[in-house]
Amino acid sequence: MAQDEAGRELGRHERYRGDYPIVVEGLTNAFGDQVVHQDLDLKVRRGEILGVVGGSGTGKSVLMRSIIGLQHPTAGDISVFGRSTIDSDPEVDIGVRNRWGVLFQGGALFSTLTVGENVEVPLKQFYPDIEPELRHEIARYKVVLSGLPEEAVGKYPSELSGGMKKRAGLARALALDPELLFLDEPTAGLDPIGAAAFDQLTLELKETLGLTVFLITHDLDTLHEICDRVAVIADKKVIAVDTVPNLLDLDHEWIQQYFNGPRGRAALTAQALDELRRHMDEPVAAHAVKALDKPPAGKA
Ligand SMILES: Nc1ncnc2c1ncn2[C@@H]1O[C@H](COP(=O)(O)OP(=O)(O)OP(=O)(O)O)[C@@H](O)[C@H]1O
Repeated sequence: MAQDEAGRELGRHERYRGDYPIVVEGLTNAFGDQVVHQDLDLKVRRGEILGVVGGSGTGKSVLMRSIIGLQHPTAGDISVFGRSTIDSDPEVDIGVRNRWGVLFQGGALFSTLTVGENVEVPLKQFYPDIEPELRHEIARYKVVLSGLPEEAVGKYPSELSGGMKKRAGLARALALDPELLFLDEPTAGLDPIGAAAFDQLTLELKETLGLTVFLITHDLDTLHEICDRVAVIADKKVIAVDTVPNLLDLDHEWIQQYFNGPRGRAALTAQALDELRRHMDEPVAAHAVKALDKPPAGKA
């Protein structure tokens, strides 16, 4: 069972009220001689979207897998909803695991099951006594909540576009009404319009369902648009956790290259333009949008 900060066990329908639903302390992960994390610390605040960034192979997915218990760390401790997930009893763990949902890279849907059946998998696992009719109804609701048309319930993953597959994976992640949502590169492989739509969906779900979101991404637009804070993994640790504007002030080579490189600056300009467009009734904003929207001299 999950626990509140005083160590009291939470009832099945009671929400976690502590400040930090995820606390990682002194985490070390090694594969043979390869040390991926060394003494890594991270605290995720309740109700935030935390972006997790870092170069390829810095261990973002390994960190997520460690938190959800799929990767046994070499050392350190991880608490989710106030309860250590390291070496805990799988039976007792159910009270923690049914409070999170995970969207893996690529969706990880079962190809032989329809979208609706995929969403029903965790429902069957955690609530085996639910009547099939009610289970179908819950699955249908989650599919629609994830922005898919109702007809998608009966489709197989192979019949869906990349964006629809992500939404179907999200519907499954939401099956158990989680308080915590893990997203591993949700916008990878989507076109910019599909990616922006998925970002907005994530933000709406966070706000309406009161979710805490752990979001691994390389997508600078996602970081600027929807993340409350961003954790940067480098040198086997979380070297900074802060808002994007505050990270921009840090004098760290990778952070500067990432956020202040050409793609980082383009994402920043796009966000500034969006912000200005919300104030078009003010002449100074309208003027700035007009000037910034113009292509640079010499370019068509
Ligand atoms: N089960 C495993 N056995 C051996 N090595 C592993 C295992 N899982 C991950 N690794 C290694 O750990 C390192 C970190 O992998 P991880 O997938 O977490 O990186 P990442 O930051 O998510 O990268 P990317 O941005 O490319 O997805 C990689 O070098 C990977 O090869």
